[in-house]
Amino acid sequence: MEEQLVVEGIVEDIIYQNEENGYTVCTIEYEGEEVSCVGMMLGVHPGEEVRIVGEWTTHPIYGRQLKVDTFDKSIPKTVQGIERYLASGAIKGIGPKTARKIVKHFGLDTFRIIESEPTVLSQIQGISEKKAKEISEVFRAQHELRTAMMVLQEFGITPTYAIKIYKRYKDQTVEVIKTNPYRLAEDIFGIGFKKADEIAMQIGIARNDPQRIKTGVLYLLNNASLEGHTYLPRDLLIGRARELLTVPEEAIMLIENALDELSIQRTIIVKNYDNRICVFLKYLFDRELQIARKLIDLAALYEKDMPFDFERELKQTEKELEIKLVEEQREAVRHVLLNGVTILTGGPGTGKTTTIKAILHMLEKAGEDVLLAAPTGRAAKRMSEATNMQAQTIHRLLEIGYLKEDDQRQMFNRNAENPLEADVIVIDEMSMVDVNLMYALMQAVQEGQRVILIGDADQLPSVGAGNVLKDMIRSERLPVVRLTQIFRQAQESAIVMNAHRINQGDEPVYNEKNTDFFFMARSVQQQVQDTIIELITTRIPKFQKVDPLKEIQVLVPMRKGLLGVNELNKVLQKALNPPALTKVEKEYRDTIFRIGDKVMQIKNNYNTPWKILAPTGYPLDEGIGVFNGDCGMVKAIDLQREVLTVLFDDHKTAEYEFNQLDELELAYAVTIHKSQGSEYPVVILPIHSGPPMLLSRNLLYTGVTRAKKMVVVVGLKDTVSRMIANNSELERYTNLMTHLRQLI
Ligand SMILES: Nc1ncnc2c1ncn2[C@@H]1O[C@H](COP(=O)(O)OP(=O)(O)OP(=O)(O)O)[C@@H](O)[C@H]1O
Repeated sequence: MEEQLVVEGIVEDIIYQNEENGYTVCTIEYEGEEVSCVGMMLGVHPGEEVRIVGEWTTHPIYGRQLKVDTFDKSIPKTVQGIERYLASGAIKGIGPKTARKIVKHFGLDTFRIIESEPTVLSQIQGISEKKAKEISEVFRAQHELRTAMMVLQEFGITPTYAIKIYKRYKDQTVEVIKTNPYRLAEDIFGIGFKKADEIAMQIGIARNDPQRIKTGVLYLLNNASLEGHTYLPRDLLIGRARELLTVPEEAIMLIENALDELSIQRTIIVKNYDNRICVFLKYLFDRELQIARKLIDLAALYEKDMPFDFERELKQTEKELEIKLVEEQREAVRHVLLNGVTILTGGPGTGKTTTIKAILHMLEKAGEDVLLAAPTGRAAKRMSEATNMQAQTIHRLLEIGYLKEDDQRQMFNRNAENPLEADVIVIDEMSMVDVNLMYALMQAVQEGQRVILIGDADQLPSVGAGNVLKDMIRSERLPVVRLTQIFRQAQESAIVMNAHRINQGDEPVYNEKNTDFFFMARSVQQQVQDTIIELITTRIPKFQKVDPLKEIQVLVPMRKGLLGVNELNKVLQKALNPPALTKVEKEYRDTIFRIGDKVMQIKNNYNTPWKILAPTGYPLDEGIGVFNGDCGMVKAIDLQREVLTVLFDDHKTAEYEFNQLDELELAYAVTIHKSQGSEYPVVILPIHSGPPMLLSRNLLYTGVTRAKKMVVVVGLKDTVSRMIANNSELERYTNLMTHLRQLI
């Protein structure tokens, strides 16, 4: 990389500008030469003086270019510059001819006249008073943009974020930044409390400013929700707030006051349950409460009788499906048919799918309309395959609507006013459903509809806030049917048997003849890495005839270290998709995205448009929304348009602007957390060392149960044993169970 340099010049020509993200290719006049500049330069116009900080790069076709890191600009100061600026089309309604007339008339005073005396401007022939006003408004808007970008850059905000911020607040930008920069942390994805706090400190907001303390507390509660909690115990929250806000012990009152104020404003709810003072964000408190209420109503107000002679219908169904249900499965079927809500739970191979198939068969015969859904696309696909019926994601079921930029609130077209139309709603993989999704689902169902919730409560809980499935089961207030028998076919699978062993606290059995569960002892981390690469590139594909990219998945307990997701992705990328002349690359932060890379979407983006294209390129289907956990492959990278295209596993194609690449990650290795709800033919699990708290039984259990054909554990047996022994899940502070118990 060459050294950073500063270039000052006058913009000559705009060759390309993407109005959405500000990506610009332009030429400037610099020391008598014409220089091409490329980068984020929202709102530059010919004639403006720019000061660019950047570096020289060489483009294979266009030659030497100045890559812009930051820039600032001032409006032109010479008569020629002013005329060039106006003539460039920067202001709608002024073309080269009018520009000449205006500048001839007002000279260096032109901009002042346009901005503050539009009536004078209308003296020019051909400019009506109305038009003069319009011109003035456009000019002022541009002035605002310019000022906003300058102010943002002054506070060390990179152009990419500056554009996001400007697009969010428009003409309010400077005011927001200067009065309450903490709003950035709430409103802009990628800006946290710490960055906002830095800006606040620069502006001179005091450390003990009540607004600062309140925002800090809300930020912590928000962050806690990202860790899965729906509340924090008051003492824990105060401790975290002191640390974040560097409030000394004796000033703890400041935090207590902030809690009181937020509570009076009803932004937070403070409750005392069993001598624990719990602090909730109000919306999360309400959502858990509403879920509890609806579940209880669905269960209590269901009045339909068994639609047919149960024994006769069941016999008939068994005949038609060629199965014989065991007693606990028959009980499960009977229970579902008699109740408004049923939670059906059990480990792998305990016959959940078989039972649900029998239920669906009987319900269909009774003429009931059924809707099937699961939290992820992959889980929905598996459900479709298993039942031969259409299943969709819960988001799609609830008809997710269009959201404004950066607005993270979920808005569903199916809701209390427009509920789902069906007699029965079946949701699979309930362990992954968080409070927000469950709330949305519960809004869209009504009393009288039958709800069947299926899941394995021993899987890791949802990534988002809440512990919905476990809380529902533990409350002992809702009808739960547990399947426990492991069937013969399933017993032949060492994956299934070992999963159950792990779940009960026993050691897995490794490497028996014809097994599908292997252990490879490697004591040094580097050896683990090398072994994984050898397994994935040669040994497993040869042995199992699987596609290394699509059918083998490395699942990792942690993000950091030699065996963390980040590092493993780098080495696996090198092994599976090395650089080549034909493969375009884009470096973003410390990741290189290359054509052919396996990637994963890591946040829900309800607005990203997608298309499903026929091989001819003709669009077969289109929609919006790509979701956390969706996997695919980089299909194209367009360096000129600054766009990367991903083809997802479910055949959707979506485009990412380069400044949106923080939503994507390489996915040769993914965390076990992110793999929930997915299944892969072959799973490789590096289990070596790490913080004991993270290495837990249900993490190992979830990892193992993702595999269909083969599991290979590489690393230390001791660590595997320690994980199995560590049954103390990280505590999740959630309240659905308490609500359920208090309501009945
Ligand atoms: N009543 C039964 N009699 C004989 N075999 C059964 C019965 N019920 C289920 N099985 C068999 O047991 C195996 C596991 O069943 P199923 O796929 O329904 O379980 P599951 O709980 O859905 O498993 P997973 O969670 O792993 O998908 C299957 O091969 C299935 O055919």
